[in-house]
Amino acid sequence: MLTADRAYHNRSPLDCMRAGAIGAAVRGSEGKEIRSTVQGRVAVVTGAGAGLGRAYALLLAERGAKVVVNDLGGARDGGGKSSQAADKVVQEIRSKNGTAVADYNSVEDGHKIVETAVSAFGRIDILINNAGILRDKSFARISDQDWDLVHAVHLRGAFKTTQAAWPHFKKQGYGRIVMTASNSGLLGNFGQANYSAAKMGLVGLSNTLAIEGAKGNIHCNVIVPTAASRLTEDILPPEFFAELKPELIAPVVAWLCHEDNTDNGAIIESAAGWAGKSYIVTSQGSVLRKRIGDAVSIEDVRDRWTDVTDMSTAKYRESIQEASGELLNVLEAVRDGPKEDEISKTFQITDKDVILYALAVGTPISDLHLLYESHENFCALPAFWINTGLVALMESDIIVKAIPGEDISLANLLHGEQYLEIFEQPATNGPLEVRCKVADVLDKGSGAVVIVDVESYDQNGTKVAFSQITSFFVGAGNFGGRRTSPRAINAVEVPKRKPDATIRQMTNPQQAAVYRLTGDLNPLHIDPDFAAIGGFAKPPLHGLCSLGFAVRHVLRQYANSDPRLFKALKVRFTKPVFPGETLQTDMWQEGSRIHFQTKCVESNNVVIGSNCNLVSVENGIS
Ligand SMILES: CCCCCCC[C@@H](O)CC(=O)SCCNC(=O)CCNC(=O)[C@H](O)C(C)(C)COP(=O)(O)OP(=O)(O)OC[C@H]1O[C@@H](n2cnc3c(N)ncnc32)[C@H](O)[C@@H]1OP(=O)(O)O
Repeated sequence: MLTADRAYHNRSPLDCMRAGAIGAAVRGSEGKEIRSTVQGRVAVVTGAGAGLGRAYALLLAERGAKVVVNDLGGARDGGGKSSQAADKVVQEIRSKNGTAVADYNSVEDGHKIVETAVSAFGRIDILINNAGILRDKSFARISDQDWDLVHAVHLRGAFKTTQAAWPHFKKQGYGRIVMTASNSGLLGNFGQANYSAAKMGLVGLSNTLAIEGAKGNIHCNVIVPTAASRLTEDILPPEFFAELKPELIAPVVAWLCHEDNTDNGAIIESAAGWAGKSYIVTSQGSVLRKRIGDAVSIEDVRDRWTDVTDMSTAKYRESIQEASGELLNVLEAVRDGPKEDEISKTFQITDKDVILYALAVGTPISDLHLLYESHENFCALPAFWINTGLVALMESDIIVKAIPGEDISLANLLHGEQYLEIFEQPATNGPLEVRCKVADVLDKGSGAVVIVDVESYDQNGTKVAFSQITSFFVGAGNFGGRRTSPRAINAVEVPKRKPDATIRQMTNPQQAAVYRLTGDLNPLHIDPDFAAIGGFAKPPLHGLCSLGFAVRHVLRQYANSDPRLFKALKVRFTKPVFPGETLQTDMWQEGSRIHFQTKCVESNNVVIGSNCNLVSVENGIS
């Protein structure tokens, strides 16, 4: 059975189209009304004479809050003063039977604003720091005054009001603060250097207040609004401007002020009836030196710059302690010195990778659970989980370094053997860390064999899979090394009797061209000249591609094509397969172990010799 929308349960089609973005269209009346939203709470809204502040004040009052409508009544650039703006909003609130008082103080005199709340209503519960001015000028033209004034209102103003409200919040064990930042701060904006800096300052202020207030039930969050307001009217195009109603943002801010909202230290962006969360992420980065005593040269930085700036596995750190902890791990690693035979890499697995792999190993459309991310049984084919380790190895030089002697050509690198064991089904979406370590190097005469153990960990640090990748370097043997290894996991012979079952499937001539898109970009499989250096008349198919076909055949025959019944396998790639050739998988069942052997029909060569363990579970192996 298919679920209509597995991954994006309860979200609108538009949300689903935003796949991956953290956010949601804000739905007006769909949800049950929150009865106690802010009833009886005392809220101070600065800059509430117009625009966003006014919308916040009106909504909070409508939901039963007692509101201090603060507005200095100044112009957009901070000049002038008037009581009219605040008075008008207070009248509006009162005309709807709401409770409000006006306050005309500058936010720089924050204590006076808070005093207004306390003397009118006896307390303060909510503080929305919304007041702001603009003094836009390109950086070269910004005067000290332009800088100081913008900072005084936005950053110092928020500091002063919050400083005055803080003791009240602490005493009563409750407080909700909203800081107003801007995409000008998060992303920068031409002509707004002063404003951008102040807005980012508010993010920093909120981050720390969230930490310091947490124990006392004081939450501080940031709203990043894009609204039609005095500040934006001549900046945004008119048709866009019309859709940026402050009323569409007010509920988001009201929810941030609500006692049921547990967010603290969040940055919430909102505009045009949409809201989303922003945060700062950091790349996995790269250690720039080998040992603890080493200096770091500019060349070290240059050589590792790709890894330093690779954001594909970037992550959010919850706290400064987490960031420091990671630093300690780095120091630990550097102290232990380099491990020339070890690497680790984190991949960001997506449903798309899983589906592409399934397609690249000939999965028919009838196996929808391998091809459709919204299928209730959607999962990856077992051999998919080998791919990450193989790609990590292909990108590193640990295998080449492990072989004695120079002149190792990658054209002579063949996938020799493969072991895989899955402990827990890894998630099809999310980070997967692979840790690869050279286990042994063998001298097979005609070639050198490098055995690499690969452990895969999910985002919780759980070891979900183990694989052993054995590569065969043709012509790199005879270096006087050992021939066998206690570390090698060996395949067993298939039974002598006739196979219990057989499945045939033709690969197509583009098979390698498609398969390489799953990650193994080895030119051996696509470039005839490169393949010729390795002694091939044409590019051979990836070993893992043939294996993907074979494992699917076994699952189809014995496990209703359910990869979750798979436990482990060991194979040897005995002969190459070429795209377009037909694979025939012969299978023998012995309890929950299925032996299989795959032949190339055209050449009659055994191309994969192996055994495969399937876990026997209820309704499992037939
Ligand atoms: C960096 C990431 C790592 C992984 C990278 C993979 C990247 C991919 O892009 C590459 C690929 O997918 S290549 C395609 C898939 N692989 C193949 O087609 C290889 C097929 N196998 C062969 O051609 C031969 O077995 C051949 C050529 C391998 C060996 O044949 P011979 O030289 O004739 O060897 P033989 O005389 O039969 O045996 C000599 C000793 O070697 C052992 N041996 C044989 N085949 C082996 C194999 N496939 N793997 C491991 N060991 C193997 C034999 O057992 C023998 O040793 P001993 O005498 O000790 O038993």
